[in-house]
Amino acid sequence: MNKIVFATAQQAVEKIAEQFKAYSFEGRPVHISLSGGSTPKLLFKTLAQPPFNRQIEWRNLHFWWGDERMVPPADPESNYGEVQKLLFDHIQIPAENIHRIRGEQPVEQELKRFEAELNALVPKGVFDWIILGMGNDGHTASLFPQQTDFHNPHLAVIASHPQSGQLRISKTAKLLERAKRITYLVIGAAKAEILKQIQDTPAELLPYPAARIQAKNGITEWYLDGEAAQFLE
Ligand SMILES: O=C1O[C@H](COP(=O)(O)O)[C@@H](O)[C@H](O)[C@H]1O
Repeated sequence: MNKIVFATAQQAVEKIAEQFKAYSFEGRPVHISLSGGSTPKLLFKTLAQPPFNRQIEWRNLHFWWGDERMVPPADPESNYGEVQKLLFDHIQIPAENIHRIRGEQPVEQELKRFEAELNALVPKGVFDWIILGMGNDGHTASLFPQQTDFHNPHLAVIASHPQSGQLRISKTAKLLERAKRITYLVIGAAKAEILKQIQDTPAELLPYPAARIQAKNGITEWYLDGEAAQFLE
């Protein structure tokens, strides 16, 4: 496991924020995929404040999501809605740089539209950077244990949350794995046990999409805080 352990979650997200800044000065459109759920909220708050809000060249960064819940942006469950509230409402970023999955639309129709947008704008489907989270059950994006087809050749897929049945759209494992760089940001003691399993067991023997999805031609790294990493060597 290629991991970096930070003393605090704040230090982990500041490292990511520094890298947003570096990418934003590459003088080209940089395609970044964000994760949803609770973990990245601290990152979005940090990016929205000085010094990052003013130092980053936002016009060069294009934002996408690994997955979205099929709810309107104002719904507290919306992955895009959280970033809008915590980050986009506080910075100057062109609207055309925000490539959200439209959770308020009919799911089949939105899947096709999202795939078409990916095809049109992301060269060869290769993202510069994909930031992922990991759920307590080892899911990542909306790719859940026991229901993920790791060989699905499409760019995106309709998923259903195993407990609630909530519909979602997720990037597929194949699309995620094309990225130049994947960073799993995992924070907190609730994820510590599963991280230990991921460290100790070959990925193909585990049911967890977060263990198995890795950049095929790029870097995969794990940014952890001390609590998440407490059982790791
Ligand atoms: O449902 C989701 O869960 C994962 C992990 O979320 P967290 O709340 O444990 O941080 C997240 O990465 C994914 O984007 C989200 O839709």
